[in-house]
Amino acid sequence: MVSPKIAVIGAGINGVSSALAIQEKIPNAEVTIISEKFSPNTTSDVAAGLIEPYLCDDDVNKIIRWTKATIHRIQEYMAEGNDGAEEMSGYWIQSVKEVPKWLEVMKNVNVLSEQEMKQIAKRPEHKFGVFYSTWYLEPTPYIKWETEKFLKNGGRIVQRKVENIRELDKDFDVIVNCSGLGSKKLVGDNGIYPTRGQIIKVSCPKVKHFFLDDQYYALLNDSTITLGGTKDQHQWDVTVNPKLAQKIFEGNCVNVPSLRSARILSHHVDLRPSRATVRLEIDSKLGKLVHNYGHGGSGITLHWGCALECAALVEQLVAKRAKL
Ligand SMILES: Cc1cc2nc3c(=O)[nH]c(=O)nc-3n(C[C@H](O)[C@H](O)[C@H](O)COP(=O)(O)OP(=O)(O)OC[C@H]3O[C@@H](n4cnc5c(N)ncnc54)[C@H](O)[C@@H]3O)c2cc1C
Ligand SMILES: CC(C)CC(=O)C(=O)O
Repeated sequence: MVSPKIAVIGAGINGVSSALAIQEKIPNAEVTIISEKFSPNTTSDVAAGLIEPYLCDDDVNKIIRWTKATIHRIQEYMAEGNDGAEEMSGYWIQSVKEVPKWLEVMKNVNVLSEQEMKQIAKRPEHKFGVFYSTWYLEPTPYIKWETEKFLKNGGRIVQRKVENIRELDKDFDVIVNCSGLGSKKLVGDNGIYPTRGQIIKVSCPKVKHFFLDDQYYALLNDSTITLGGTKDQHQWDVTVNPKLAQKIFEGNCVNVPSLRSARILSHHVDLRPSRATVRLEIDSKLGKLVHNYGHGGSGITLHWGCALECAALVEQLVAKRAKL
């Protein structure tokens, strides 16, 4: 049977993961990743890698399904002894009492008692909190690991910006769009917009727990801590704002006083590809096109669940074409 030719646009975590999942689902497929930028220069590389739904208002049952698949994937990745992924525990402190349904995917979940809140709260608005364990997945080493597997499977990589999806029609049987915020222009999706996020990477080995409240976060990675966070919708400016950096640092020091002794390593800004829902579907108008973009602040968290479902949609299209 003739091998189906699949193009995947985008080389962030969703593009590379979808390409790999397609190879694993359709072993005789010839998969090519076509992207303007590659890791470590994608939005995915800026992510702190916390596994937790954030700035993503999709159906919570879908979010839970996708997150569970990602957690299982991370455990496989960790079992190989790879760096950049580990369980981490910490505090989720909020100003309103609300226990999100997605907490069911976390481990060691403990809603803090009034007594415990008195010890943990650092601000008057810290009214409610949960202690739990989750995972982190540092995107850059993970994308490298996935890319190596993709190439070993015979995958191809092309560096270029796709101006019009139709350019790919003649050379590919199925096209997968994982262009993130690029979808605004590439497929004319006015439902996708940037949510600007600024972070600081610091070194502070004595901090052993994450701490997240309504405004700030301190998230662990192998050897750094990522301090956030801003979430400015429809802001396209990716230059580091020093005043904001100071606010992020000071705000996190109030929550985690030990951070006062942190060594600042670097500052970063990037734009979350935000949308009312993740667009994971076969494009009804363009037939041979599958979309997998718009993951907001949760692209690392949702990636493998979305990649598996994207591959299943591609398999549907390949099967349909084989019958023609
Ligand atoms: C500061 C910050 C912190 C974050 N922290 C977390 C976190 O802790 N946990 C979490 O789950 N998520 C986090 N996120 C969100 C996460 O980073 C994104 O949801 C995720 O990276 C989206 O991945 P993607 O592959 O869809 O898009 P991207 O990483 O943006 O990749 C898009 C790719 O498409 C390519 N492309 C675009 N247009 C074209 C075109 N026309 N032609 C060719 N190629 C094109 C780009 O070059 C790029 O390779 C964070 C985001 C930010 C900004
Ligand atoms: C998980 C969050 C605390 C971080 C994040 O996802 C973001 O800043 O987009």
